[in-house]
Amino acid sequence: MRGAVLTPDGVRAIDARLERAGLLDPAMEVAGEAVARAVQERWPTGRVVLLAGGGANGGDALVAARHLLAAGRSVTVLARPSTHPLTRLNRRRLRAVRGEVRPLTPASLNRAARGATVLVDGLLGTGFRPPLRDDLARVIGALNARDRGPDVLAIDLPSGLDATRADLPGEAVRADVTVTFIGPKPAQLFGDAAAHGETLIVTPLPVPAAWIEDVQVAARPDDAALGALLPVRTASAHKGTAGRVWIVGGDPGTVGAPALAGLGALRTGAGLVTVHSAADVPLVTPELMAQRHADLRAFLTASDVRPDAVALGMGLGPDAPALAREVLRWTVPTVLDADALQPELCGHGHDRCLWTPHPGEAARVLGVSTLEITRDPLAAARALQERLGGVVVLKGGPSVVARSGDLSVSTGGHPGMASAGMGDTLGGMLAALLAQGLPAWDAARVGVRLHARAGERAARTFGYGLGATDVAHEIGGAWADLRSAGPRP
Ligand SMILES: NC(=O)C1=CN([C@@H]2O[C@H](COP(=O)(O)OP(=O)(O)OC[C@H]3O[C@@H](n4cnc5c(N)ncnc54)[C@H](OP(=O)(O)O)[C@@H]3O)[C@@H](O)[C@H]2O)[C@@H](O)CC1
Ligand SMILES: Nc1ncnc2c1ncn2[C@@H]1O[C@H](COP(=O)(O)OP(=O)(O)O)[C@@H](O)[C@H]1O
Repeated sequence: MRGAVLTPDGVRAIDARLERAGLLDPAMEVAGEAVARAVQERWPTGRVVLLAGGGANGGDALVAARHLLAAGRSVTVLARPSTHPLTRLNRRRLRAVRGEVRPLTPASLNRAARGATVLVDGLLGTGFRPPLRDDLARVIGALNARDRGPDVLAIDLPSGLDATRADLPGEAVRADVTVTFIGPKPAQLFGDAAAHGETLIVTPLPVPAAWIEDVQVAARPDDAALGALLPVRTASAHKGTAGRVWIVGGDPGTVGAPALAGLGALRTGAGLVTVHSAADVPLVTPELMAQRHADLRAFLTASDVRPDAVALGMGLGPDAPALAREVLRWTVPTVLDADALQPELCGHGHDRCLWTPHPGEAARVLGVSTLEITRDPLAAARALQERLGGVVVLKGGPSVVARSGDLSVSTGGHPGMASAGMGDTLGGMLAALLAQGLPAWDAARVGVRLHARAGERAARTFGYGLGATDVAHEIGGAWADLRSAGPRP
């Protein structure tokens, strides 16, 4: 997947500029042609049924039908009435090449679908506003009711999804493939909505890049751009210059968490990693240094040694906010995770803080339900950053990175990563990148992708039984993957 993340408002703003430039018609032509191409590539034989709604999404379907007819394909077009001028124009163009257009009803859909190879859903795109009207809900219900019917290709967005939301507003088309334009919409990245379109093809339209940058809600940097951010170690480096990381975490019962963070930091290139804990941390990784403190807070208060970066909160227990306040006074680059993600720390951070909540922790910080976080992760990440300052990573599949006025989405990873300790490892990795001199924004974006890439690699061996240590052992390979995607340092 490539491209910026767009909302319907962004699409409308681009459409308005295209319209003023007289370029909306060519853009619809490119969009429809891309749909026809996707049909030809994936379903090269058999009859194609195209469903056209009244808006521009329907216009794209009519253009696609014309291109498929020209390629010699057998097509059936079922359409709803339209007042959209370009859609009406493309209906006339289709008729001019002998393309027949019949009215769309649940009954006509059922008849047409019999024996067809693929159904193209051009009913509703980014112009849809829930709730879905009953007449269309019946059509979408009929489309979804097929047990062993034709595959479904959705144009831009499966009909019935609200492009801005990760949850389902009601009945929505379940698509096998979606051809979306310019960039994915939030509904195609997150939650149940994203699961409604299995394969996503992002198709560029002839639109100036600056127009897209003006309206994108979030960026999605590719591996080449992220790989270029990775730190480079000089030949004369020694462990004291490669980044000294402190992990402050662990309480009786949760001592694995800081050990995993330490492993993540080591594998991400930190030269010296020390775990400071109130409990005995198992030295599963002998390269780690572990210091147990009878009074951890007194140690942190009295210490005049400063590491290059700190990761604090993993399994740390109820004292985490008080301990975090001590460390935040040092103003060294600090990752705040797990037990340190508390509302009482709002206002105590600084610009070099990197906060890493999962949706449950995010809900706790913002005082809302987890559902409110997962329904709109982009808005949630923005709200968390405003509350906490610095840089926020809202973790998930995908994760969102936020700094003041800026959002970045990191896709990839593997569902097997939904297992305990995965976030602890990430926290250590981020601290290692901070300790090697990366600004928090860069450390977050490249660190999250590195972690996801390591998860993808580990999944090849371990599938869904992924453990956090399996992922940590793939960090080196993931590093090489990202590095080779970008320009040579
Ligand atoms: N720049 C780009 O990316 C480009 C994008 N392009 C394409 O444009 C698409 C956006 O087109 P759009 O703005 O015309 O809206 P669209 O999705 O067709 O929906 C409007 C239709 O939905 C209907 N409708 C609405 N709410 C409803 C409800 N609750 N329940 C039922 N019906 C409801 C509404 O009906 P009405 O209310 O008018 O009766 C109207 O018929 C975009 O997704 C992409 O495919 C390309 O062509 C070119 C460049
Ligand atoms: N389905 C998924 N796809 C991709 N990444 C995932 C998925 N589920 C979890 N992850 C990643 O795994 C990590 C889980 O973090 P977290 O919930 O804090 O784990 P823990 O608290 O057990 O350490 C996050 O970085 C998240 O992005």
